[in-house]
Amino acid sequence: MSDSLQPAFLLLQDGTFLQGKAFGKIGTATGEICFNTGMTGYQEVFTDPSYYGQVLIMNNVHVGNYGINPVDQESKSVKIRALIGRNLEDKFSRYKATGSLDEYLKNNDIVAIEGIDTRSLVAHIRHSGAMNCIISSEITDKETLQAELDKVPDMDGLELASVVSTKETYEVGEPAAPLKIAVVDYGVKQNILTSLAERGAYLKVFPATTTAAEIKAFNANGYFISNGPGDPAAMRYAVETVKELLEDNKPLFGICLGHQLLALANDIPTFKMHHGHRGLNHPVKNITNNRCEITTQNHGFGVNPEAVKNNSNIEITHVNLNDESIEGIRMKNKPAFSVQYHPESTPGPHDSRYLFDEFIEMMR
Ligand SMILES: NC(=O)CC[C@H](N)C(=O)O
Repeated sequence: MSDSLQPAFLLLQDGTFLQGKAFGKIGTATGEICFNTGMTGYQEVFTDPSYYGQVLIMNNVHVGNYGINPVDQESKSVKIRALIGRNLEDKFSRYKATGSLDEYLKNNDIVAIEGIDTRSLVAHIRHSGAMNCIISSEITDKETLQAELDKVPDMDGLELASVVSTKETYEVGEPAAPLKIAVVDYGVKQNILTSLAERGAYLKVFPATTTAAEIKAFNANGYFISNGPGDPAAMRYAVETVKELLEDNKPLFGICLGHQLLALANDIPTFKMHHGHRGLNHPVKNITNNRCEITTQNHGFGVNPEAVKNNSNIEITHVNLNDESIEGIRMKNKPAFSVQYHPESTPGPHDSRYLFDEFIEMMR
């Protein structure tokens, strides 16, 4: 808990109005509310570009206890819009830590609220579904908060990938590495790049709106389609890019948003989920070998299961054991595959890292 006495308010689109205490930056923030069930890895979650535009509830009661360090980042800045917690801690203890959660949020301009009964709030979202919300430690009356909240666009239909994508092309790894991969960056996580580079690949990372022709000019051994924020159905430009890359018949691997884009490129529609999957304890069954993996997830959209089942060109490789949603697909006539979850997951679990090995093997 912080020593702050300043109140902060949280208003949801359905009228739910809660008071807590201010943490992080004093100010106002809006976005779609979502929750993450992970017990650890908060800094990786806050910096995951796929969270751009979202207000995050951490289910774990204590967040901040092990502080912040310059290493545990999925990108260079915090991407969540705001943070909701039960106990957000500014006192920390860890040999690697260089600073507190409170100063980290302040430095990154992130408004947070603590002292919220996150168990009942998460139960409410699970029941009522994802919706927009506003947090403020400066506006105190409900009418003004409501007026600000009414201006917030729905996540459904929002294109956000081009906002977080790199503006310039850059390279990762050793130019002399045996394999070259072209990465299309829709908000790529650092640990995906690391997972590919440490397996002996030289990566060129392209901005989201790069044309397929420019990407092909790198003459890569394979294509990687990244994770990212927003609604995949609002990304016609990216679906076209994936379609054109598939024409090369080179190995292609997609993660999360990349999975949704591979589905869309095969005329499989995506849909907005009731409240999404976010955490590091989601069970997935690999139906090609009958093994269960515990996976990290962060998505609010999914691919239409009926359309996947009716597509004669697509094979289902992974299913979610909680709700039977589609977690992995591969094309029958091309070396292209994708998963809805995050095999690179840090701090873990590491059950699904084999997918990077399979992609490397395919390219060899
Ligand atoms: N992690 C991701 O790539 C998320 C994909 C997409 N924005 C979703 O919410 O479903």
